[in-house]
Amino acid sequence: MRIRFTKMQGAGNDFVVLDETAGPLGLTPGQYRFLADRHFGVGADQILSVRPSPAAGVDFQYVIHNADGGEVEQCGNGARCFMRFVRERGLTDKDVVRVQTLSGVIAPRMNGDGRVTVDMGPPVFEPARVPFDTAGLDPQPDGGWHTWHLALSTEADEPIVAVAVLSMGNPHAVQLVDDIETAPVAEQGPRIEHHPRFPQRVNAGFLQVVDRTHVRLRVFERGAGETLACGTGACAAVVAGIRLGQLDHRVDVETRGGILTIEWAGDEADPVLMTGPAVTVFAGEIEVPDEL
Ligand SMILES: N[C@H](CCC[C@H](N)C(=O)O)C(=O)O
Repeated sequence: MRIRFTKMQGAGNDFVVLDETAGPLGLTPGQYRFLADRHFGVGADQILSVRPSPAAGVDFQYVIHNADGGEVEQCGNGARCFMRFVRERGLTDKDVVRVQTLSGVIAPRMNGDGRVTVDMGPPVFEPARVPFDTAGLDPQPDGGWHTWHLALSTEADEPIVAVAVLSMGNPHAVQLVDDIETAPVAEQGPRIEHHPRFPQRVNAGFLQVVDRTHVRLRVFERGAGETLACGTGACAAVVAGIRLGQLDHRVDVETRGGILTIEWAGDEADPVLMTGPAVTVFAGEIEVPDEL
């Protein structure tokens, strides 16, 4: 099957974007993995599908697959690229669109300076909705909220990591570190991602607080590994930092791929707003093997 695609990136988190407004391509998980493959395919952290509105009051549907081929609920950097994509292809002339995702409706807005602001909706803290299995585990008070102490294995000398756990539509476990450059992302990331207390796996964030309005962040993403930036991860990290009493309500998040600005007023029902870049890199065509 020969398909057209657009390669995009948001703070270095990169995507293959597919225009499926004329109908779904019907790709398999293996074909998504092929498109994401950096040697045999196009190469991307996620594959984003743009589909027609599923309901009144919503402009588009947004379907997200990780590089491992699995469909997921939400992608923040992808949402900004989604907005640039539908504007550049003339699929809409609106400055704000409402987009249905697996985890609900989000509202990206194209700003005059070319950056995109996305209303990502409110965070979710209830463990069962993350989902996070807290059986036999007690929350550990921390700065007016709490963290959970996760044993990374049954070995006695294995580290216990204190994580803040929440969902931005997708699951996140955020730990505070002194310096992201020396944080054990490669070593602990996969173990946290696959920890048995996260039945849907989890995105593992490593957050360094520089001051109350500036943080540095690395994320080992579920289904993709460490990425240069994670939009929902930045949202989750700032919300966690605010709840732990360490951050103000508007924070610049320095990622390896660029700066994201996150705002959250602080009540559970308040939406999280994420602002950042969205760049079209190139468009192309590729022959996708049928048998994958
Ligand atoms: N790896 C994530 C999906 C992509 C999120 C990230 N690329 C973002 O910008 O939010 C997950 O499995 O939940």
